Amino acid sequence: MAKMGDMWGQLGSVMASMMFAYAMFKQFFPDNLGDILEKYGQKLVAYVYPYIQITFDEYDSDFHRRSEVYSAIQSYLSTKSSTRAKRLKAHEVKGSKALVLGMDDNEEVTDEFEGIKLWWASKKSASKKTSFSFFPEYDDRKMYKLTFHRRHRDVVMGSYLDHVRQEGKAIAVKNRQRKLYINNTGKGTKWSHVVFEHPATFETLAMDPKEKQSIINDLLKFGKGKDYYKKIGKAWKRGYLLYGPPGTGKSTMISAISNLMNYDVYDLELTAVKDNTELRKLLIDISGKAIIVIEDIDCSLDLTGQRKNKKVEEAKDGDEKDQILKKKEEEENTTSKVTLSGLLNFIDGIWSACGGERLIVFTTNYVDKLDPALIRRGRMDKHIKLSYCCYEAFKVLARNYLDLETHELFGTIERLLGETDMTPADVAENLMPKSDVEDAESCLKNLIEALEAAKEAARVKAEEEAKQKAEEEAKLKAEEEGKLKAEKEEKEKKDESTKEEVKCNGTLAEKVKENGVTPLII
Ligand SMILES: Nc1ncnc2c1ncn2[C@@H]1O[C@H](COP(=O)(O)OP(=O)(O)OP(=O)(O)O)[C@@H](O)[C@H]1O
Ligand SMILES: [Mg+2]
Repeated sequence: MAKMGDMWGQLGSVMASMMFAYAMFKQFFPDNLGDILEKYGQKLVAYVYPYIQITFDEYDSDFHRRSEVYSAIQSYLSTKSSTRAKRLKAHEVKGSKALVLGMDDNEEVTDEFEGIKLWWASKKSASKKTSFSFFPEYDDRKMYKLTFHRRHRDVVMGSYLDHVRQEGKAIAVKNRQRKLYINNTGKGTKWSHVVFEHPATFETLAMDPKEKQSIINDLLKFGKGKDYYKKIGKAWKRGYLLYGPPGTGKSTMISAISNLMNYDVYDLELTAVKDNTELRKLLIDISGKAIIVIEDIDCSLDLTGQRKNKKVEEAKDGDEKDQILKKKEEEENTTSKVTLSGLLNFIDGIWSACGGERLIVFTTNYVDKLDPALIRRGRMDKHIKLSYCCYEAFKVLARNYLDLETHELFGTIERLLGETDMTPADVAENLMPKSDVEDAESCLKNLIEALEAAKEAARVKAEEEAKQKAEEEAKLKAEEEGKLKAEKEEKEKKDESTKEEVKCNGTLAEKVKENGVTPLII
């Protein structure tokens, strides 16, 4: 094909020379000979050369930046060339975790799409520098050339080029280094980032296997859901609420999601966001293929504003009111003014649809504390409870930490896990060998000891609680009885004094009868 291309290139040069000669000596030829030559020349070339060529330059000369299409083709061809091209070139691409292999200059690879054959060639031409320029395209022009038969024009224009672009982008995303973004107070509305390399995966995550698989399926379906979300008219995003006691794997699951989906993580610290406007600005800066995380959502958002106002209204005394208002003002100057409605807009508002393919994850230890509006389905689509370590979860940890699939002590551990609550974090800690001499069995024994201690501690705590409850009940009963007794005594006293009064009134009446005078009562 390369040779064939050269041959046709030479024919083109001959045609161009003929046109040039004609331009020079045009006064010696009939007037319309130029048009005739051009018309028939093109027809001849088209007749004998049935191929179409498209060139993709490395730099967009209009925008003076690397062309996105060129980068996508480079990634697309990296997979083809590494298996098909003979001369390869390795180069480092910014943000990519590995070296990218591409075909060397003037190398060619063949591609097939829907049964048609296409040829890609990488070209480099050093053009003469006529003026000073910062942009490399003027000195060293690199490009990809795509050649295909003209009868495939519709397929190439209709779907092949789009396929190359999409595939290329997907390959680049797969190879890129993922990042963890954080927003900090000093930076105002800006995100700063570090490379994200957390080893947690769903494989190492200890939880009920059925539930784990259902989460994986849900995520994979979401990742492939672009057309589906478009069809149902919903922004391509999904909310996950992870809740459960500390150390049950909420943060670990976020890393596992990022590793599964190849998404960047945006760890949003709400308390560092000044107000709703700043929150919106941060949202706009979030790219697609991202997980937006708000950890401990119950602590992040200060929804106590209404309560504070209530306190002000309730305060009777003027000084007290002033003090509360002053404290409130001080707090407002230092803390975030993001409101619940601001946050709801962040998740659901019109701006939240910009970018697409985003997961929003909230974590909390206290799901009951959250405003129902914040976590209703449709907003937080999937609620995942991460709980104490069950036997299935333990087996995952034993495999991860001790390379054990089974052991005679597993039975005891299963029984103990059924009887007492221990977080996966604590189980994991006990399974971790503390020295080089500690083997798997002694780690399991450590866990059994810890489980028995936890069971005993839970029993003592339950006993203490029961004792305390009984004491409180007895106290309440005694108070109740005391109250009843006091009431009874009060009543008896009252009855006594009524009797006295009646007696006294009777004596007076007798006296009036006797003397015929009305006594003076003081
Ligand atoms: N389900 C789990 N599977 C595997 N490891 C776990 C799991 N849960 C906890 N761990 C281990 O315990 C450590 C702490 O877990 P993690 O930070 O994920 O807990 P958390 O639920 O986010 O806690 P918190 O509510 O305090 O933020 C992790 O580094 C991990 O090693
Ligand atoms: Mg956590």
